[in-house]
Amino acid sequence: MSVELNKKLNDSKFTRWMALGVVAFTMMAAYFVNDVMAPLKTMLEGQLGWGSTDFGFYTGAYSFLNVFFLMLIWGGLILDRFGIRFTGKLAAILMVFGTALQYYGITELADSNSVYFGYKAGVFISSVGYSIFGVGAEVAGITVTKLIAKWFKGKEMATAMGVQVALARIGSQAAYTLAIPVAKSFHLDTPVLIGLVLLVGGLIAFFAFSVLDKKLDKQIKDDKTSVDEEKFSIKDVGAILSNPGFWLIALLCVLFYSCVFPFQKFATELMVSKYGIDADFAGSIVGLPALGALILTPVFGSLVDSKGKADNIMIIGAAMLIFVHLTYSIPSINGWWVATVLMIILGIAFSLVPSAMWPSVAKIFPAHQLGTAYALIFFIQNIGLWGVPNLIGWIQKEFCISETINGVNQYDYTIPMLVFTGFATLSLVIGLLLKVANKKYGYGLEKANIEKK
Ligand SMILES: C[C@H](NC(=O)[C@@H](N)CCCCN)C(=O)O
Repeated sequence: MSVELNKKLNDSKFTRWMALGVVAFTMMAAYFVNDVMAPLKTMLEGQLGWGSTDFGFYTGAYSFLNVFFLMLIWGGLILDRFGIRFTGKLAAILMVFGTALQYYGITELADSNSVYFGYKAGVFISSVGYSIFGVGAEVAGITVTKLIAKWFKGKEMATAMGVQVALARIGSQAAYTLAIPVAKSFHLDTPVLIGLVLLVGGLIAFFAFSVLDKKLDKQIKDDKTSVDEEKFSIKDVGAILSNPGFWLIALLCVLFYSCVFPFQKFATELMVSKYGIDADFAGSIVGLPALGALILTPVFGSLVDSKGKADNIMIIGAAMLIFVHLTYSIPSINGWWVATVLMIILGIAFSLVPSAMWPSVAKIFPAHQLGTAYALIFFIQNIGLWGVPNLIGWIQKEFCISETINGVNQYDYTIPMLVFTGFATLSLVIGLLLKVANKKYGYGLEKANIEKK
């Protein structure tokens, strides 16, 4: 009887998964907007005169405010201080505002001749918008990760994180698949407009989730058996930073993701220029990892929940990435099917590492430090998401222009792919060190998540 009385919203399987579905929609819209401009790189160069450095600057802008104005750190502190609902709403509003500004940059300012800080007005304002969007998207990301840790504690936590990431990847896949055909059928800016509409839907979805979350908080408060969660204090930042597990996860995260997200942003062009894949179809190939992750991330997540072995899974994922990027770098291997198979392998790696890495953070840190821990890890990851596209854009401009057709540069991707291979190799080394640290400090990364009844 008392068990029934203490039943909370998240004890019902249906309700906790429904709550996850609602916030997952917000993240799906965020991932759509995040990736929707990437397949348009060549069209942006042809129609708006955006060169590779402009594109690299714009792509890196996603992380600019997060890195240089420490927005992610503030976001994490706000999350641990003011909670999931406030932070999530704030993040969703920032995403809508940033995307609206980005849209303005590629519509109203498309033909402007003004130059700000050495960049065309359209490039600069779109980048400012994308930067604001990036703050919202990253803060939404840590908020959702923390809310899953809260709603799924002692339950299917890694599966839930996997499902959320998988659903978000539908947004990425849709962006990569639809951007070029939609831009060709309508207008170059239409894909961004679609993203803006989706984000407004995502904002409404987060408000709906907040109603459920408020109810859950009340139940937790009323439940005499639930243990009061320790409040976050600024001293926790020191505790997080002095934990070797934090640095290893953060380094693995920045290195691994630096060879996935920034690579994908340039990959549509790689598919067309090196592998001769039709431009209308190239985005769908680049979206394959997202599609694969849709199925595989929850599968690997439930494996981590039931069997553990997160440490080994991260190592295998990193090793696969070395193979993929090294093969992409070899000039004589240029069959379209090789490019496709490699993208599928990248998709498997891209499912293995996140499904093991994100739940591992929840094992290393207590609940009240989680928001800040995720924020600090995302912060370090964002240094890569800012620096790597800028680096690749610069390398392309300086060393990789192979020819110019109708004023549009063609790029050779050998050096950029070797750079990505280097990052992947370092991520493997860090994965191995994490395994050693796991043994030494007893994080329990090899253990299953689901509590045995
Ligand atoms: C959960 C994880 N998210 C991130 O790493 C974000 N910091 C960056 C998201 C960028 C999306 N293109 C993930 O997506 O695996």
